[in-house]
Amino acid sequence: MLEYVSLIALSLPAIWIGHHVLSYLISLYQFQKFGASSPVPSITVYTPRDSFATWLLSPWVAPFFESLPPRLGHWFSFVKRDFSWWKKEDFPLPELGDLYWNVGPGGAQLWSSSADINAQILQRKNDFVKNIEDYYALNIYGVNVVSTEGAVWQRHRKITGPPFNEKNSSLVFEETLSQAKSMLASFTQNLDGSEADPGREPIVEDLARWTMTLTLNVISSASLAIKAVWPASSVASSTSNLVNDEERPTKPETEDGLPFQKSFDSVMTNVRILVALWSLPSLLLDYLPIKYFQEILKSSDDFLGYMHTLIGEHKAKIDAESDDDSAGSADLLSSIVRGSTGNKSASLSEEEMIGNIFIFVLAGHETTASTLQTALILLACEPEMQKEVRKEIGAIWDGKEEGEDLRYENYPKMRTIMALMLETLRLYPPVVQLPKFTITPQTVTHNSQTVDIPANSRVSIDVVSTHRSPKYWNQSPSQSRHTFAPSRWLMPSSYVQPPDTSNESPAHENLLCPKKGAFIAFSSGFRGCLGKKFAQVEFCVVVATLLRHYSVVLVGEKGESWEEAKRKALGALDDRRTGVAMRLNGKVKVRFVRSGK
Ligand code: HEM
Repeated sequence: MLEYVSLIALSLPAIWIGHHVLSYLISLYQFQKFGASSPVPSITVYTPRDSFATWLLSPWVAPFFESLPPRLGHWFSFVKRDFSWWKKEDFPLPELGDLYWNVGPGGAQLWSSSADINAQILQRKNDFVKNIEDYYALNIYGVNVVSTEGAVWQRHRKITGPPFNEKNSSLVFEETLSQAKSMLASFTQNLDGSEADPGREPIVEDLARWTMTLTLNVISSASLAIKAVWPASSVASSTSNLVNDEERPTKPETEDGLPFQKSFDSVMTNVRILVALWSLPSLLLDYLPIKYFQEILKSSDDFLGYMHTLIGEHKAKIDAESDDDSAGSADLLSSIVRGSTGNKSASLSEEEMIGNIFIFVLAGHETTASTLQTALILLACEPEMQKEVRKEIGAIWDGKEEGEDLRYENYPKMRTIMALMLETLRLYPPVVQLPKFTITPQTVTHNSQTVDIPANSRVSIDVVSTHRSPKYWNQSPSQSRHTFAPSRWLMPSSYVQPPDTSNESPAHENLLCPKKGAFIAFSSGFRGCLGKKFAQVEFCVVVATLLRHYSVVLVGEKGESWEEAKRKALGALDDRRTGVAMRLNGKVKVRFVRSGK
């Protein structure tokens, strides 16, 4: 009897392993065969599709595989995290072309860097959907416009889309102006608050931290009508001179909680930890022994409490609005609350409102901050380009009366700054992949051939390779696809938008309109970025404010030549990894130096 029991005990693991090995091999064979039968090329990979372990460990494991002979280890370059970024110079376009299958155990994944295919995928919203399971973690505070599909998404988009209007853009302009002025002051003042002598301005060691602070503060006021105070009067010491907690805005207040701004900052800074904690069973969370995690959870509870209070206040204000006030305040939450009064089945619940505000902040602040940081470093590396930007800013100010400040009406004049933003986004997109999914079998047409896509396939748009494709971006030898050339976007006044192209900033005249699907930093079509103009206005105001009287310059190590400092800065720009958005791993030190010094 005992012998039988031990035999069964020994054979169970063997059966389990055998079953998995067999399923792996069958699936690998099936999808390899599928890849070979498709009219587009394929690459075989050997890790299971959607493997979290591969995603997590690949940055460390990849060097081992990539050191093996090409036929043995090359495939790993196609599964490592942010792979298209790492091989952006010449891969995978020359090897596989602009449409190919990545096949392996667990499924097939179609990768596109063809503008035509991208445009087809982005227009056919019912055929190429979001795989909702991938977005579950974003529902911490409530389902939202990013994490939903179909009719639910339509309801969310109908209410969350209209608040991003001209009135909100004007509010973004004003709020950014105020934040950017404080930011500049902190970049150019001594510790005692006096203006630094020209050429002796403090070193900005951590530009990312400050651009993140700015975008978080702007989104706090433009989406919630809560004004945040700039936290440092001088970056000469980023810690000693922070505004203390009593001076920080605390409205709305709740008993014994963190001030709003602190809980808001904590939630956004620790969002990845929160997402991980949120997936644990709630019983475990209640008894989590580590104080650090408990504090993060506490600030999350406080944030939620404030949001409910805020929505209550907004509702009361809107109820009290007369018909004449119907335009009301321009912050996003006011518009969402206003859009949710009336027909219950077409409106958002309080939980969904909070879910959407959270997602606006999440989707909007790191993407914009990383773009600003990258553009400022690029300008520091390219003084001639900086001169062009400053010329434009000077021309805007030349047309102003004494005492007049920048106004939203000046935004269309910021054409060179917009070209700078679009070119930065082309070469350094914060979102490197647009993932879609097929629920039923689909087809796309590529080079006059029909490509069958089975149900349950992942279909991914490779933003990096599309933005560097020689088909769309080799305009001239000085504007080759890998060259940072904002001038490629500045077209003559005779320019007419060609058919089948997209206008990336209708507020600015005569900007290049790329072929549809060739520039997708903000995605496009039905699920295109809701905050595109929000981010564009914000970017322009920050650059116009920082560079009016100052130039941004690189700060090298002692004895280092400028060329060496530039080479290092460009190297640092290349070294990035996906957080919420793609961001730099390291730091580049800069300084804002008074003009002419
Ligand atoms: C430079 C800054 C930004 C970039 C590059 C960017 C990029 C993108 C991209 C690529 C998508 C599509 C993602 C996908 O389909 O997987 C997207 C969607 C979205 N973005 Fe942005 N974004 C930026 C700023 C913002 C801002 C400031 C906000 C809000 C204040 C925002 C809110 C959203 C929302 C709500 C969606 C989802 C739309 C939907 O699914 O219907 N974004 N963004």
